[in-house]
Amino acid sequence: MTQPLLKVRGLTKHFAVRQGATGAKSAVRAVDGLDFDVHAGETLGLVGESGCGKTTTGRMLVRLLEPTAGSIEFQGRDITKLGRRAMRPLRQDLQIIFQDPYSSLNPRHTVGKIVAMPLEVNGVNPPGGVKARVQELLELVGLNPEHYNRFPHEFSGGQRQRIGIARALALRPKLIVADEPVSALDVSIQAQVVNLLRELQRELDLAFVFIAHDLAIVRHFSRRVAVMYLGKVVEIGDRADIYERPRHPYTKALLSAVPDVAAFGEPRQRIRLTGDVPTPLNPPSGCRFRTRCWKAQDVCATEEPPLLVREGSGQEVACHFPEPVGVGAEHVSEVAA
Ligand SMILES: Nc1ncnc2c1ncn2[C@@H]1O[C@H](COP(=O)(O)OP(=O)(O)OP(=O)(O)O)[C@@H](O)[C@H]1O
Repeated sequence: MTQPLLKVRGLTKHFAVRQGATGAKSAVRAVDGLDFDVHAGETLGLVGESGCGKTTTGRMLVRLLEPTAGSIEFQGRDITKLGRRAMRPLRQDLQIIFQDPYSSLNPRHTVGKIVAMPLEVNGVNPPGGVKARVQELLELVGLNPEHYNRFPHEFSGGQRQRIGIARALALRPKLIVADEPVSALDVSIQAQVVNLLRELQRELDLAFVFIAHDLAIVRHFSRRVAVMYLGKVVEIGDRADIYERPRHPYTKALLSAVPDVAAFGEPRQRIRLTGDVPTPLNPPSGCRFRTRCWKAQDVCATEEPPLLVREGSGQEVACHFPEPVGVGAEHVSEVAA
């Protein structure tokens, strides 16, 4: 296997907060020790419920947030602690697309200025000039190149997200972190934007970390998938393993809630998780999912399960009692009942 483009080890982010009337210091353990690789040209999908740490992870990868611990290597170079100046050349290779195409574009700037901004900030002078490069980028993302003088409000939501994508592509990056890039868009537009990302990926050999809570969209776009729960990866592997042979009870529960992506078990039954997601201020001991897991036993409270490949399937799973391969969702819900 070639060297990964991105190598993440033990990545952690704790936010310091003050609580209650006394203002006692404590820490939100938003991301708590992630390990994963992304290879050139591939997509890793990051999925999980709201608050599990996806956005925090994405922002650390492009160094918009400082990690509390762990390391991020990009093309074999440790970039975890690079200062602003040292990061500058790397900004060309590492870009981010934000969720909200309304707030992420400056309403007072023309589209031309918005898309040209990364070129200007990084002092890049494209051979044919900035305007020609901007027009080329607009065309690449399916927008009219003659519209470079228009303002964001003159575009629809889907078109604005295309502007955000053109801006992210301006410096010919190798990796794009796409943080919920379509969830603010109409369902009818979502497929168009995802298809655009796929075409661009093929054309430009881009790698993506694709963050989404929508499992159907992640399946469509990602070769590999990591499932997060309360700041941890609970299962990671190839798309087919995750979607067709899920081993972690949490993955199974998530998939069972999306009938059209659950390829296992007939008839499909929804696994209803009881209880709320615990707070990352005080996560459960041992396995963090145990408070909502129908299989939990004493060991789950005392020992944190390592993320390991288990016999029978290719993905890594962090569970003391992984689901056997080939057991459908209906069996699981019987156990849960
Ligand atoms: N600046 C901050 N200070 C304190 N806590 C924070 C901060 N940013 C995020 N958090 C907390 O960290 C946890 C992870 O948040 P994050 O936004 O990364 O989750 P997410 O999976 O992206 O959720 P969503 O899909 O809702 O965006 C949440 O409990 C959140 O409240």
